[in-house]
Amino acid sequence: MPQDIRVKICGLTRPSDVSAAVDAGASYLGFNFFPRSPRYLDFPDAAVLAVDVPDGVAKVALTVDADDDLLDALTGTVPLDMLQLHGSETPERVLAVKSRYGLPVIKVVGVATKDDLPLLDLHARVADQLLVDAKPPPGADRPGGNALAFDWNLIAGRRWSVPWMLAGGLTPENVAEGIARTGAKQVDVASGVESAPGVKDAQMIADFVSAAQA
Ligand SMILES: O=C(O)c1ccccc1N[C@@H]1O[C@H](COP(=O)(O)O)[C@@H](O)[C@H]1O
Repeated sequence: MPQDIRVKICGLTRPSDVSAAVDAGASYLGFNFFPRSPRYLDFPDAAVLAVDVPDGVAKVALTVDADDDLLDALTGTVPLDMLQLHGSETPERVLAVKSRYGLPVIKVVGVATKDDLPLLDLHARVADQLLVDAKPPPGADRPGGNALAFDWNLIAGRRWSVPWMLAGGLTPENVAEGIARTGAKQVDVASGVESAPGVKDAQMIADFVSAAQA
């Protein structure tokens, strides 16, 4: 029987990506506003993509240490349901963003060792959701989207008071194991459903969602 696992497909750049993710059964679609990402979208292009998203599928904007000017322009141009903060935003900044924009916030925490776990507990007090990703390797050009998994044993059996997503190096081949090992009820993927950096593959998206929910 299919499991009730919610999937976020992140870094969509074309209308065909939106259709593929929606048709596959994704619950969240991520639009990436980090300029150094191969998945970067400008605001007008994102606004065009967002209008094709049906009700019930959440449109999530991924930003990295964005200031109010950027978030003002983003939220004024693109219809959004959630903000994903993927930088070094503090709990105070998370609260300020929630209050200024009135949108639920997903706060990302990068994990490499057990020393990274207390930050998850801290953000669980303020964020609406957590996203547990691999910490980027030293010298990485971006804080996520690196197709890198972390040691899932670090969070096996851990629970937080808010919903959370597992991310980092997930693929159609390993997502079921990631869910089984961590107990995640939600998963997030960017690179693992692409044929080249920034180019989503409809079959891989369908395979990923099926494998997550199998
Ligand atoms: O995808 C990116 O390019 C990116 C850039 C900057 C911050 C976050 C980014 N992606 C997020 O990271 C997760 C994991 O990526 P991957 O599946 O390991 O490639 C992705 O789902 C996005 O939420």
